[in-house]
Amino acid sequence: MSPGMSFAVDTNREDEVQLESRYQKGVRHLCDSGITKVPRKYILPISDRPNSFKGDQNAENLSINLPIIDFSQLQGPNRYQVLNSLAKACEEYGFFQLVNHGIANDAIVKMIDVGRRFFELPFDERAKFMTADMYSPVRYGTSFNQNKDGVFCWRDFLKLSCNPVSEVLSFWPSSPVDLRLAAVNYSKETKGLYLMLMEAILESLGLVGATKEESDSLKEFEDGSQLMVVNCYPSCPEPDLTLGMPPHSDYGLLTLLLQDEVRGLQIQHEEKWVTVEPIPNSFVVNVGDHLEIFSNGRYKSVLHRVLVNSSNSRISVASLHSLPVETIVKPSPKLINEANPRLYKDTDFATFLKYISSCEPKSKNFLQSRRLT
Ligand SMILES: O=C(O)CCC(=O)C(=O)O
Ligand SMILES: [Fe+2]
Repeated sequence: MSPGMSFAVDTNREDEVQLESRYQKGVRHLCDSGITKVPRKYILPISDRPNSFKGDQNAENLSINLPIIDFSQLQGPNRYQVLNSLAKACEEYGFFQLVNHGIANDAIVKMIDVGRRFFELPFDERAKFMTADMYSPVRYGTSFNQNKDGVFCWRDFLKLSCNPVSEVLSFWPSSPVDLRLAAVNYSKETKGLYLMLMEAILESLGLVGATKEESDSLKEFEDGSQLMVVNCYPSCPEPDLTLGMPPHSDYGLLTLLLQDEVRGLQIQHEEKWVTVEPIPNSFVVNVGDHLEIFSNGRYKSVLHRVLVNSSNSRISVASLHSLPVETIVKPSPKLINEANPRLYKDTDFATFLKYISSCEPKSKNFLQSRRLT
């Protein structure tokens, strides 16, 4: 090899290292530098792009009105009917929209607003929270699994572990100054709502009764883990080439998702990608892998993904709830019998982390890996 050629190769490698370290800083940082095209690192293979035709579908054109669950009705004389609708939604869609949920609008507006302002902070301020430690009480990062993803997605995130709040609070960002207050308040409100929803879900599965064993298991839900994820999807110059989040399912029992007014969330329904229409003052609630396992496959943890667009940036806040991290998740023994054999292996958080750290999670792989058949 001539000296000239070796120089060219080294320069390219240096460029690539520089670019890679730039991408690791996040999409917001990239956009602030004034790009007009999506860099190669974010360009998906044609078959994975948002508008790739699968069958006769053009993903952009389909939207869906998810089943609506009126939370206030759950507390009244119509509880039984609402429980039936809840069961149907979890079986057929894995998703529903929760209205009249009782959380004050102020708590919601403040959470979205403070989340948005966090991503407007100078990069160095956000960078303090970059870490590869999955157990850290706070993590700022980008893409889906930034240490593994070959193609990056168009999303930055702030993850806040919420329990116990007294132990994690001092690790959370102190800027914007009102972040801790808004996030603690919001996490408490969503935890309360989750517990009431979980009780309804147990009842809809026929699992709530008067035995001591059953009250103990409710206590386990109260002590469970909560992770809040603020997702930031900056507007994107070429939204057809990339995704804000790739197809994935959520690992926990239930996720309560707050999205702003910008569309972007798509779920897989009847083998098509359909866009969830945002409803003001509602939560999108979805069944996670742990609930599919716990219900022995009756309730479905459904794949979803996020589209980006060229005119608006989008913020969402996901609150993911599960059992305590050290607890083994398994199908409820009461839902297994000769007609309904056990379908999933035991699992726990450590198994999940090992799984996602060792392979690129692009689809419902983790859950599939827990299937017995
Ligand atoms: O931003 C969204 O609409 C979805 C976010 C999501 O799926 C997640 O955080 O797991
Ligand atoms: Fe998700």
